[in-house]
Amino acid sequence: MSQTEQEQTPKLQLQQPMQQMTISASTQELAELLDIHLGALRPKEPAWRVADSPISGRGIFASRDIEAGEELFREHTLLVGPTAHRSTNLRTCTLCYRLIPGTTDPEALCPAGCGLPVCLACRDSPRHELECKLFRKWRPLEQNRIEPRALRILSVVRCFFLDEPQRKLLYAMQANADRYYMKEVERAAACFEHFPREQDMLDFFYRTVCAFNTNAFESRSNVDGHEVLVRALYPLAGLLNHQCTPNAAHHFKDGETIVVCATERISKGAEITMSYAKLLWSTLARKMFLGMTKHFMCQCVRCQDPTENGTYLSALFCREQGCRGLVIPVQTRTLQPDWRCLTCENVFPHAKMARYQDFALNTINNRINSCSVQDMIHFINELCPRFCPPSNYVLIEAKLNVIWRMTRFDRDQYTPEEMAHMDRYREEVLAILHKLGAGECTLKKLITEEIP
Ligand SMILES: C[S@@+](CC[C@H](N)C(=O)[O-])C[C@H]1O[C@@H](n2cnc3c(N)ncnc32)[C@H](O)[C@@H]1O
Repeated sequence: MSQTEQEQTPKLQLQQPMQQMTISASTQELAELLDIHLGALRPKEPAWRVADSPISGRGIFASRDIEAGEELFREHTLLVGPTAHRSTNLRTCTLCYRLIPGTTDPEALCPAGCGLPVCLACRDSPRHELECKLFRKWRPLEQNRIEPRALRILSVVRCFFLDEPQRKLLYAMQANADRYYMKEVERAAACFEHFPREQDMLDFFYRTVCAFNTNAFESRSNVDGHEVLVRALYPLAGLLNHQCTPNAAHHFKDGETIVVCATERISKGAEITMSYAKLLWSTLARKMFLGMTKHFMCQCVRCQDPTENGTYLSALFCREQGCRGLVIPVQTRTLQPDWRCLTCENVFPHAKMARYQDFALNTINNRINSCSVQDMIHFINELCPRFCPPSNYVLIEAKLNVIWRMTRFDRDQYTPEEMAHMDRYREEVLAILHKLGAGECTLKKLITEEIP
């Protein structure tokens, strides 16, 4: 956001800037609301039940033994809307997510003046009529350009159109409070002449933004060849607590359905968990992400093993003269651990190692964003080994990037040697997933192309 935008964003007052918002339903009531929400998708005899969790708050538990790969549930969204990231194409219909024909924003915007992009087929739908009426009442300031800040609040505004049990369900979801989340409401407010400013309305918006930030999934899907990114609340899937090596994983069937499957055998009574972070991130990267976005410090078994099951995803090279040993963090419960070389046993302060890690991350990410697949393979094989151990998570991410690009686009253009490199990267990633005990996880399915 530019400085002028910041200056223009009005400060809205918060009534309750607390740590965690009050949850208005007991665990039993939550379970009943979830049954209503699942409707026809609720299995006759679910393999799971909702109960209080020793990890945190409420969770989902196996009500019988579950086999690896078994589908646990599928669920439609409670609330969904465009992420409106600037990197996405905003000329996407807010209802069907199809790309709207034309090349300019005015061609995509609803002619009634609500400021929402909507396709010809959805313009007269009852759903758009409701949203259109509300947005027009608030008077969008921008008439000729799609305003991402107004578009992003749409998923939150849709909470107005929930029925009573759905609203109760929304209020039964955990919502971590964070003053920063109010910014989203403030930014949206700056886009309208008459954005509501009554306290109860602002609190309602704020709570919903908090519920989104605590529970929402970002789902990328393909609608008629057009890549769409939405953020969506799935109240049942949102109840899954986090473990860094979880026993369940999710994928999306379309922009509005999530499917959750067991990645390993789960015994009756065990808690079903998923990972909120990327499986192949190092412990420190996961800890930072979970702390910043979900407000907790994970204490799972993987987080307590500095070698991460012998995968050495965090490892960097020792910079001591004559030593090229692997250096890994010593302590596991802090974001600023000491690091020790496994060969010369020298100990290094975190600040120094963090600089090395940042250097590797920036160097490799710059290449990912600017290089052809061929150059990337050369970079990974010839240059990276000079400054980054092959097990480091950033290098593993680079190998995954090559796998995605080579399997998704124009396979025919690659030589047998390039294909052999890709196969080797794939084997490396599969070996790491195996060491981590990740089972039949989504990443494994994706790189072995079980999910097209
Ligand atoms: C999507 S919710 C999970 C469901 C939540 N337990 C509930 O009762 O609604 C995410 C929140 O659950 C808590 N949580 C999930 N996994 C956790 C873990 N491994 N350790 C500590 N807290 C966790 C954190 O407060 C996090 O912000």
